[in-house]
Amino acid sequence: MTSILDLPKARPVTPLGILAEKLEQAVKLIEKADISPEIAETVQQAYQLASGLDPYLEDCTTPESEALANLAEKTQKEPWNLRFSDGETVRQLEQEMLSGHIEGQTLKLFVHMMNAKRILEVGMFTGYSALAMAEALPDDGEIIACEVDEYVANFARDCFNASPDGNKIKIEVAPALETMQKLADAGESFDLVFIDADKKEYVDYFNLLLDRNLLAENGIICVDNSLLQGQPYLPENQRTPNGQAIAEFNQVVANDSRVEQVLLPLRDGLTVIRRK
Ligand SMILES: C[S@@+](CC[C@H](N)C(=O)[O-])C[C@H]1O[C@@H](n2cnc3c(N)ncnc32)[C@H](O)[C@@H]1O
Repeated sequence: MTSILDLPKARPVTPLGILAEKLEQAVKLIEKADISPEIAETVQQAYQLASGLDPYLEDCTTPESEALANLAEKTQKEPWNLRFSDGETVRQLEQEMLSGHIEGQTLKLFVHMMNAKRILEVGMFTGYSALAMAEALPDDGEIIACEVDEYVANFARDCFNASPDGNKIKIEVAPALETMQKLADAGESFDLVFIDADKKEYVDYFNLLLDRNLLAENGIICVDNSLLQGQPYLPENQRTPNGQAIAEFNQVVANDSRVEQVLLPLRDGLTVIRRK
């Protein structure tokens, strides 16, 4: 069995994770510098406060299923750089894309709370969030999962086959906007939509869901990475193109009178939106 120490370590990709890493660096710098013990103690406390939160959330949250734990471990072990350089994936994928235990459990509880039956996932990767939501669906529930990359779609399919809930997930391998147009043309609608694909297309996904009624009347849209490592609220010159896209998306949602929303500081930001 693989020890956790053997697995490639994920780099921090959330505002809290980055903050904890920066405070850890500050603690180390202070150890080497001639700084007052009071400052050193304050920074040490700040570091403990930031670095202790994620592990505590893990401890206090219902553990993930064996199927989800295996999927996460398999994703962590996969040599994603090699897959891209060999031309097996169409873009550079990385283990940090996986949402994980706390977000998966949150989505799972949303599915239970809403009694959702039909879910649309926009951006599946190796399938963690899709499988987490599938575990909460009734036997006749269905998830349509949009994914553009054939390699990762096959990877996810293998993981779904190892779960009793995997048969509730139908994968559509194509650019998400194409799949969404087709679903809208067919008159489909969804109780819950999870947006987690190309950050630069978030505004298009959002408008398509509302304009074409892909979102069911009392449906909910959950949007991942709406804090994008803190970039939307950091100075503009520190933003990547994805950070800029998310800042603009958040503004579009805030200005849209058709919806109400809350941005939860969960992991890398999760915005929950309902049509008024
Ligand atoms: C952040 S990952 C999704 C993570 C997944 N929801 C989870 O929780 O583990 C984003 C995925 O969206 C896919 N993607 C990016 N652009 C896309 C597009 N235009 N259409 C469909 N999938 C896309 C990528 O290939 C990648 O696998």
